[in-house]
Amino acid sequence: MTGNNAIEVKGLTKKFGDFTAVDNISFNVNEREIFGFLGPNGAGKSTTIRMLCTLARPTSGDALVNGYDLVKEAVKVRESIGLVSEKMIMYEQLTAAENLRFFGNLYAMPKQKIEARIDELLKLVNMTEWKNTQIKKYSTGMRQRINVVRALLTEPKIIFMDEPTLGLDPQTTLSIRELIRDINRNGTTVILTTHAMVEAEALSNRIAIIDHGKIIALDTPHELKKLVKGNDLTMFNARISNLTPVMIEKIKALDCVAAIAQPDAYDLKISARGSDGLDRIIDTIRANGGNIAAFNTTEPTLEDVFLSVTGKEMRDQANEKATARHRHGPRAPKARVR
Ligand SMILES: Nc1ncnc2c1ncn2[C@@H]1O[C@H](COP(=O)(O)OP(=O)(O)OP(=O)(O)O)[C@@H](O)[C@H]1O
Repeated sequence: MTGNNAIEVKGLTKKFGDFTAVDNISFNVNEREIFGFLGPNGAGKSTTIRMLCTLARPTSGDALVNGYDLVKEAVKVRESIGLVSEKMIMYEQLTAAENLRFFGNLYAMPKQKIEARIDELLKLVNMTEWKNTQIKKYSTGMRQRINVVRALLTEPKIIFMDEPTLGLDPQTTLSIRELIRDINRNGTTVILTTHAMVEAEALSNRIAIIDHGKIIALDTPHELKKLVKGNDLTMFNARISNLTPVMIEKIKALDCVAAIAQPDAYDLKISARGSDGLDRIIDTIRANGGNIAAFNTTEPTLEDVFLSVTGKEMRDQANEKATARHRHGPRAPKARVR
């Protein structure tokens, strides 16, 4: 390995007993890029990030982070990175400044540096006037912004973010995404895990799609989508005002149909092979009494890419997970052992 990249990973593997959570993955992250890890629940994203942050020891494989060996120079790795984990680490009774000061002291930063950095970071997230307000009085979005900038205190060259918008409302999600872009524009390399395809696509220069502990595709969003096109698949959106489960079954049964998803009550997303796919699908809908309100071809999404490379959908598993998190409150910490 050369050490010219922000991160270089070679054959990284993590086993828990007989179970392989991360399976011999290799990839590089360029300096100053936003690198997304996209995959369903349990794919191995968090375990990968935890290894790269030295929170979990690899079973085998090597990695250089900021040029430091993950295992032999773990302290140096730790000093050169920031981590925004799923767990919110903030003291409710303390103000933003007091929280940040506390962490600055933990990192043994010089006092003056801490104060300057607190002002800079609060400015970055437009929260200067909240500096001396207790965290317990903050909205969820404000807490998350402070949680994110906490990881930037030491001016790390790389910041890891594990599902940074999980459980946040849409408006807060957008503001955190904008913050991630700002952080990156300021020169920080960002490694991000998400199960939200829209998020991966909106933010990442490159995306590694991970499933069952393996990287199954890695490229820019644009190039990843070509994987679907290369498979002779055409994507259709169909809006059927009287859509029934029977119609869906009939369409699914067509041999030209590679995949079908129902994003809501009246809409279908269908990917089909061959030049007569469109005609056959329309004929089938009509033959089953369907009223077609709209029908158009679409560009493939990352969901389609996932479907194309794994043969299964990612969305259902991802939704299940988001719902479960909401039920148990946002950002519930996961029990983990090293
Ligand atoms: N400490 C652990 N002990 C045993 N198994 C674990 C441990 N940590 C993770 N796993 C298992 O490893 C697999 C990968 O988990 P990981 O958390 O990395 O996935 P993920 O892609 O981040 O998904 P999620 O967002 O749900 O955490 C899962 O099957 C998980 O149950």
